[in-house]
Amino acid sequence: MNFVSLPALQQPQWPDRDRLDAVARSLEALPPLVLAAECDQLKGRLAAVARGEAFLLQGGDCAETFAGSTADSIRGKFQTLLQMAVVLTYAASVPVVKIGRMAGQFGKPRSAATEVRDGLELPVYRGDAVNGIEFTRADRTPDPGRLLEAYHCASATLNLCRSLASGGFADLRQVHAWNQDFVAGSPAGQRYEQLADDIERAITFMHACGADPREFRAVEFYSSHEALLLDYERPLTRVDSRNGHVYDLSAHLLWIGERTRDPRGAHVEFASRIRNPIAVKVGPNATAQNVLELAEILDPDEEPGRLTVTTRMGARRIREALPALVEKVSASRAPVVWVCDPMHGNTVESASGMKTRNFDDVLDEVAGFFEVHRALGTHPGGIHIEFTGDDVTECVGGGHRIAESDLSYRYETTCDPRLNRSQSLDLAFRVAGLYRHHLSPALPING
Ligand SMILES: O=C[C@H](O)[C@H](O)COP(=O)(O)O
Ligand SMILES: C=C(OP(=O)(O)O)C(=O)O
Repeated sequence: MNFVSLPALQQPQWPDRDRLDAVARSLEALPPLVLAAECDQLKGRLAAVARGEAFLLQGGDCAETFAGSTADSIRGKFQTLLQMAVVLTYAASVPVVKIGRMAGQFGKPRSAATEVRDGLELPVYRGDAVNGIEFTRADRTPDPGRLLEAYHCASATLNLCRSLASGGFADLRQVHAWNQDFVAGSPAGQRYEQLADDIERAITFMHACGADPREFRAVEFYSSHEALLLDYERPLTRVDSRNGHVYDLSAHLLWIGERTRDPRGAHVEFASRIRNPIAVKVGPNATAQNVLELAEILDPDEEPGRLTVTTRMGARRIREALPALVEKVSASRAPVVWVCDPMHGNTVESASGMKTRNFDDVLDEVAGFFEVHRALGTHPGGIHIEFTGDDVTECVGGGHRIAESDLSYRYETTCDPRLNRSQSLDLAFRVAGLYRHHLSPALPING
């Protein structure tokens, strides 16, 4: 299906067009990864977020890798998302819509097209779906065959996530078990244990009152990634036999990045033609007019749950840059979901030249997001973060007070720094406090 005519930014320079065409045909022949009906269901859940009745938790890797598509790594991310969701649901008393940045996040937009080391210039790493991270000409040359490998890794990831979501692992009665490998040394893990005790008591109480324990057995989990590589997204775009509508069935939700959100570019054109829920990332230089124009193109029917605006302003800019957007877009009555990505506006370089993010900046941006929405009477709809279930040392600060000098200890990301599990849980507790305070300002933010 080829319905994109406008220029596309951030696309790889594939050296072999015939091979690319063959890969596209293979992808077209493969089964979809998700169902259109599931995308509609997610849209319904996001409509509840837009109405202020639920909260979105979206997160996962900055860049998934083929080598990292292992059971342990996938389970670790799923478990972290689950624990964060439980903290938010219980401590903030709000239904949480859970979306993984998983099962397709294999392509990355980059600031520069090439990288130079010791005088040698090679294409920049654009994610495992495009090229390899090793600094060799062979690895860095884009290979269309990687799109197929991305599909198979996404398929395996989603398969495991679906099993984890419904096969007993996510049963709320396992709330303690999710923490077992983690609790001892981590302040956030210990705090989580207390919360798990409370939940266990509440479940026992409800059971005693006659509630059906099967109610707690499964969770709804949705997948998402940036719809960046159009050579991957197009062949996975299908016509729904129920109604003839077009969906990109590579994931439930697709987002458009800050670098490719030009209303006259191919990514927005593509997203305007599919019926999935769509998110668009918006940085500190976006004007209300930019967002309104995107809303008009992407959600002309003002369908609740269709459009999420994910702001990533940076802690220092959010309080000045966000209010005008929220005010004007709300006045237009476009029913958008407002989400805060506190990662992408807070990337800094450490003294040793590594990309990092300070946990306090992440927290401060989320706090600013809540302050702005509180002042305007609008709903702070959710957070979008980059995390992993592993004990990496990529972001500084948090409960374990990771210092810049610790970064090299376990710095494993192939692109941007992620929160580790402890920092993610810590963030969930802080967000729950902010949410409670948002609803009842008499309650303390850190309670
Ligand atoms: O994840 C976001 C972008 O892909 C990333 O920040 C780009 O990084 P770069 O500026 O090193 O290219
Ligand atoms: C590239 C990303 O973000 P942004 O478009 O906001 O820079 C991302 O989320 O991976």
